[in-house]
Amino acid sequence: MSPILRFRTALLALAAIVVVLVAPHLLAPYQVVVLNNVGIFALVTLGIVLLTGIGGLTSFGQAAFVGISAYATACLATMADLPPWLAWLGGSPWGALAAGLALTLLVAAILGGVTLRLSGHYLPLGTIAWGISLYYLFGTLDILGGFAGITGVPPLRLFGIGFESSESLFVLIWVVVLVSLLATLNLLDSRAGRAIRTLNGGQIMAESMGIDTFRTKMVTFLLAAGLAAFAGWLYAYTQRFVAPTPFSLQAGIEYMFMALIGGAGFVWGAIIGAGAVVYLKELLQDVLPLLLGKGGNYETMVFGLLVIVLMQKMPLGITDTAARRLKPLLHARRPAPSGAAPWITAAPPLPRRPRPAPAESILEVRGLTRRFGGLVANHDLSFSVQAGQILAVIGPNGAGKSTLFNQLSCVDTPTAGQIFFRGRTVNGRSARDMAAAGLARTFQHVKLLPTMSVLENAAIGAHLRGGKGVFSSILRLDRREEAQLLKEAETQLVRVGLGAHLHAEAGSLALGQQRVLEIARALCADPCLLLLDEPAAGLRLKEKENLADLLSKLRAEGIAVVLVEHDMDFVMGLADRVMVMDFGEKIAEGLPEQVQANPLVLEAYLGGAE
Ligand SMILES: Nc1ncnc2c1ncn2[C@@H]1O[C@H](COP(=O)(O)OP(=O)(O)OP(=O)(O)O)[C@@H](O)[C@H]1O
Repeated sequence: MSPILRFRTALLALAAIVVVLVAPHLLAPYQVVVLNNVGIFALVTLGIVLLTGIGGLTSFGQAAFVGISAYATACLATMADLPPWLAWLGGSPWGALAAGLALTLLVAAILGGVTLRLSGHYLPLGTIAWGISLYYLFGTLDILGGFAGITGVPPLRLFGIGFESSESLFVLIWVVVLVSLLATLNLLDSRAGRAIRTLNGGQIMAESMGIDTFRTKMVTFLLAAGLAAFAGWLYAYTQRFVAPTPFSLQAGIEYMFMALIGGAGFVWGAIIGAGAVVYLKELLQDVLPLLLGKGGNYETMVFGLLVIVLMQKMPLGITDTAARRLKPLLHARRPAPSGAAPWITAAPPLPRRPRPAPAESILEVRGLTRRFGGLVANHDLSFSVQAGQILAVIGPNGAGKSTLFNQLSCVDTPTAGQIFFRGRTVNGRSARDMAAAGLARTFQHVKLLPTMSVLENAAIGAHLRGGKGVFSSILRLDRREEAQLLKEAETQLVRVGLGAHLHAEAGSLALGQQRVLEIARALCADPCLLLLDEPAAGLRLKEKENLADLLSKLRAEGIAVVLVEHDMDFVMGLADRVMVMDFGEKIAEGLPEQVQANPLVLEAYLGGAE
């Protein structure tokens, strides 16, 4: 981080501390109570932003996690006759926090282990199911006081300071919120954070970049549960009373509303969403009885309608709308930097894997067959590729080229046949193993994270060249490695001709450029085999020439390239050998000029010899 940026961050942190210390003394007591609730809700919502908005995993069960921690805190704080093995925790707020966190994380690990394997709508349905179960468990267990709950939680005391008043709780709650926000921002701006964000870009892409998607989902889920546990601990000491209702499915849905209204993809959206929902409800509760002349639950109905209108007008939330409105103003004042930041460019390069020996066999395929029911997508394919060689695979639509790529990268498993990568069979290996072994690929249908910068998208490719995890990222102990990963991304982006777009959103690039970005991302993995699916599609003539130059250079470096391409001029001028497929079978293979003259190829691929 540059000294100016460091100074600005320190100044911002100082300002935040002053606001947190001064605000409760300037605000009306009632407002302090409301803001305490906003802070606690914002903590839970921050977990949902991380889990749902950023990781793409929908959960309605966060309220139940708040409940587990709140009940653990209330039990330990109020029970006089704790069993001996728990007695040492009794009465200690730190003990209650540790117990609440541990219990919540344990339950989350068990529930996550089951539900995170579910995909599509089964995941939210799974979270609804355990949300309901835990709610009734809270209400049913006598030890938890049934639906009447647990009363008489004593005031919180930490470091000899009493947190009895709303004003003192305000300081504690908002310090926890701000620290959690900072930790989340740090996390997202790192290798581990990029891995979390790839969960939203499709499992196949993430696994092909070497990211362990199940582990990443689990870590995200536990982080969200941990934030809920902190909220539960604060809740128990703020309310001094715990009952099941605030931890019901309805509360879980409300937390989701907070995230959506604030902007589920934005960390600050957690505070904005929690604040918007709490104040909207307050307003409706005050105004509706005056307007209608009678009380009732009208505010719930009107609130529901307002949420629908808000979602219609601001589908990505208030923060997104505000950011888009403010962006042109901010850009006018401070144009985006053209290159990478100095702390990135100054980083030493990442170590590279040893290059394959010239003419080393990189890929050998023997009798590869893939059936989908009765359809044979690949039939008895055999071919090989050596280091420093470009093999083009061509064939009409539906010939089985993408299916072949999926077998080669272990995204899919062959029905029969064998694939050897650098002399070792790939049987039983995963896409992640192949990425670690040096296979990198692009996709026929571009798989990028459109709202993430071009630089960060490329850096995903270097995932396996780093090793820093969640805690290093949160504590900013990963900066040296992060600079190296981003420098690699910058180097490869400059190499493919995207050096002027480092800070642009990937989704704002033309489709052809997005394909080139995928190549830069693949190169960040330092591969010895590149699988490129239609790399020249959408490129202009000059861009195609540049791409051909780049691939020639990679060949000269000893990288093996297999590319699927429909542009015959591009293929014939570049490839060392061409393999032609039709209806899943190899119908020809040879030098470009041999293949071009093959009558079978003209018949099948070009529509018949004249
Ligand atoms: N998961 C699947 N289940 C069933 N059939 C599939 C599956 N994947 C591919 N196919 C079928 O296998 C055949 C080969 O498809 P594939 O996508 O590999 O062809 P392709 O040569 O890449 O075509 P294109 O150039 O249009 O992408 C097609 O008939 C396709 O419908």
